[in-house]
Amino acid sequence: ATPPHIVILATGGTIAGQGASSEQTTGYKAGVVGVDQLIQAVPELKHVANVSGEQVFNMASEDMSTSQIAALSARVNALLARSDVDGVVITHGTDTIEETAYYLDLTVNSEKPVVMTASMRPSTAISADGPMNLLEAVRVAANPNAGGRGVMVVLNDRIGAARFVTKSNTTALDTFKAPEEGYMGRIVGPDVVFDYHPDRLHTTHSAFAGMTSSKQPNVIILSGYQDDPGFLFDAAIAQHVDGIVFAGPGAGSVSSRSREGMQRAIAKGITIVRTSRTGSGNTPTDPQLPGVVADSLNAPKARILLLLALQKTHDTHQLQTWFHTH
Ligand SMILES: NC(=O)CC[C@H](N)C(=O)O
Repeated sequence: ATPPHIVILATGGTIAGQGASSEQTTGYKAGVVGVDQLIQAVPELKHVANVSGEQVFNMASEDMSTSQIAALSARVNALLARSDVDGVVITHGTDTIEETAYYLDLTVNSEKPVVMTASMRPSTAISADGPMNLLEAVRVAANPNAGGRGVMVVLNDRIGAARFVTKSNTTALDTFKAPEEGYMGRIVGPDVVFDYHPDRLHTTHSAFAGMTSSKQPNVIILSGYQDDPGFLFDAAIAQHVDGIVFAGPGAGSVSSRSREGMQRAIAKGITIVRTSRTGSGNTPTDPQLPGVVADSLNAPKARILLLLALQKTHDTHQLQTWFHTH
């Protein structure tokens, strides 16, 4: 059989990072090394798939914009629509990979595998994790059972679901975790082992599959804490934002000052989504609090869903349904 054709889309991050010495694992420059060099560093890829590379961006992911991830989504959809492409692997910075991964999970209109990967150590470091992560990501994308599982995030021998996985540690290699849901599978030597499918609407079943957006809504994130000031809501109103994701303490509680701020924002037609700053668990609805709840999405992922959803509706019932199903 002919090996699967996997396209590697490179966007930057530490996997393409360069330090001054092999010992430098912080303060290096992300998004330097080009896609051809990334592929050349892993000759083993040839044993797994027929790979081709494309440089989409070469940047640190904290600078990634919504228009850039929308363009990435359009590129992935165009590639996967081709009969000669079997899957896509995307290299990305770890800092916001969970946001891009979830955006793609919601907008890719294909059952073919989309696997994102990254690294925690720059390409120049001792025991750089990028080459193995790239090989394992391609192993997953080339696996015949990898389709229809939504966008996957592969690092450190684990396969995480875009919907659930989050960066949990600033510097550790095993930083990607899903505290409640765990991993959907793992890589054991040459073998890709899948355990389950995420039970959330994604890719071809998502309400946003194939969505192309010319104008992105402006959705910001505010956080709750002791003495949080209500004036941040007024700043958001003055900037004409479309939506505010509020990461409250505990189960998404809201101080009296922020509650009043929320009411002022809602009166101006701004959509409020409440989530929790705790890092895991659902944010329950509360008849005494305004806004839609984010289900178990963290604030950055809730922002991604909200900016897609607001392009279709401002109806809070519909928005709430999407937050509970995607
Ligand atoms: N480990 C990383 O990839 C972080 C590098 C950089 N801050 C980024 O997200 O692109």
